[in-house]
Amino acid sequence: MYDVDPDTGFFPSQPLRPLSGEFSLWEKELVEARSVLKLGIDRGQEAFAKCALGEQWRQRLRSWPVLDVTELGDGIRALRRAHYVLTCLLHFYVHSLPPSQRQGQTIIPKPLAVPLVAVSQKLKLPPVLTFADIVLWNWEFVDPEQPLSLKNMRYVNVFSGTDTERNFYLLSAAAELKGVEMLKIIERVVNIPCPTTQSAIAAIKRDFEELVRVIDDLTTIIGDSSQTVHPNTFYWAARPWWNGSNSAAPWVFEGVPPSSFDLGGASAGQSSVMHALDAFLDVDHGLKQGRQPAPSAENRRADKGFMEKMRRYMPEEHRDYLAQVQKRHVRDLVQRTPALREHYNMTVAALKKFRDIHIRVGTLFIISQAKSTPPANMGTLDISPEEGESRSKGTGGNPVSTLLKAGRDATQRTLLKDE
Ligand code: HEM
Repeated sequence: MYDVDPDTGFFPSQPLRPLSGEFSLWEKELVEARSVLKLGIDRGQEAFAKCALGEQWRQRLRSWPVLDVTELGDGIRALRRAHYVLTCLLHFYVHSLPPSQRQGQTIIPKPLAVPLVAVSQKLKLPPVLTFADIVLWNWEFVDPEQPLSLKNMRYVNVFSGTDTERNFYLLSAAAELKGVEMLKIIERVVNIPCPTTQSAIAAIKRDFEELVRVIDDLTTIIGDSSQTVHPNTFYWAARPWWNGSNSAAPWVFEGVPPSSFDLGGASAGQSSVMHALDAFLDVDHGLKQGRQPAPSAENRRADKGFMEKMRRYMPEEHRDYLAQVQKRHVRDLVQRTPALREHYNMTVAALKKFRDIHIRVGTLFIISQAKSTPPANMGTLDISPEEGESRSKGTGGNPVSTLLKAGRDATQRTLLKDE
């Protein structure tokens, strides 16, 4: 019902199969895109050498037939595969365009725009690359006979072709797989019968202790990120591919009635694992609860709707899962059961520590890199001042540190105080 697998969590238990028949055109062109397209702002030698092939690829795409997605049927796996393939094609198309072809607006050609919007509407997802596309649906087994694990998965679509991008997906996958243990704990706690009996309290305490260990592991995963993900390559060569529409050259979907789509782009902020923790512990990112200490002026300036917005980029079933966890009101239960308070607070403190480390990672990978020189093999980048400005911001244009600190402080405010 919520599409959460007991062994693979928010990952599908099997990779999504490539589309066949007339839709294999999209699959074939996606494979081709990986070998001929470079970022449009890239002025390095390799980009220069591929320039003509890239232009031919984009011209071909403009002349594709507009395929009718009703032929895909209503099966969720085929629709998700279509979303994955089409959003990868979309980001390849948009971000490989030379800046001179993106002035004022960015036209998404009809053969891409029409089926992508139709598939997205069926899935209730935005027509843009999401975390689900790049992390949950973008892998294949190394050995299909073995179960899903970090060692037994291979990421397929790597826009920049760099190990840094591949390793970022693996890092996110490590957090998702850790999430499987977390989901089991959450299920046990929210479904425990008569939670205020002595034996139930003892069981919930054990579960909180286990959850602290899981969150600490998530903290280690993210804290070690710079061992495999190179900050400079991440910032200049990988991250630009995930960007959504921006105000300097907003996306216009040709052949689609105008609509206000969510077009923020992909972010690990769309990982349902972290949102499940927030929902379970009842972190109030929206500042709706009047908790103490009162939010700082900087907290108030942050986008209070950010986390809510990120949910719109998740598969519908995962959104529904989060909503039902939230309705179990575990924080209220702890408030009524003082014996659980210390263990609950330990868990909140572990999540706050995760966000402290995440701020450090965001600073190293985004804020510091915004002032850095791009990798030498990309030459002198062709970036307008407006674009340069938006590149040092988070998904959706928020200043990264304000946003991440607001999340950390909202977590701190979740701690239950002595009455
Ligand atoms: C190199 C590694 C990472 C970097 C540089 C990074 C950076 C960022 C940035 C800049 C944001 C602000 C919003 C945005 O721009 O999308 C963000 C938000 C977020 N990221 Fe990460 N991130 C990384 C890895 C991860 C991983 C592995 C996870 C999941 C475990 C994660 C979970 C989140 C969440 C949940 C948010 C929303 C804000 C919050 O909860 O505090 N990030 N991240």
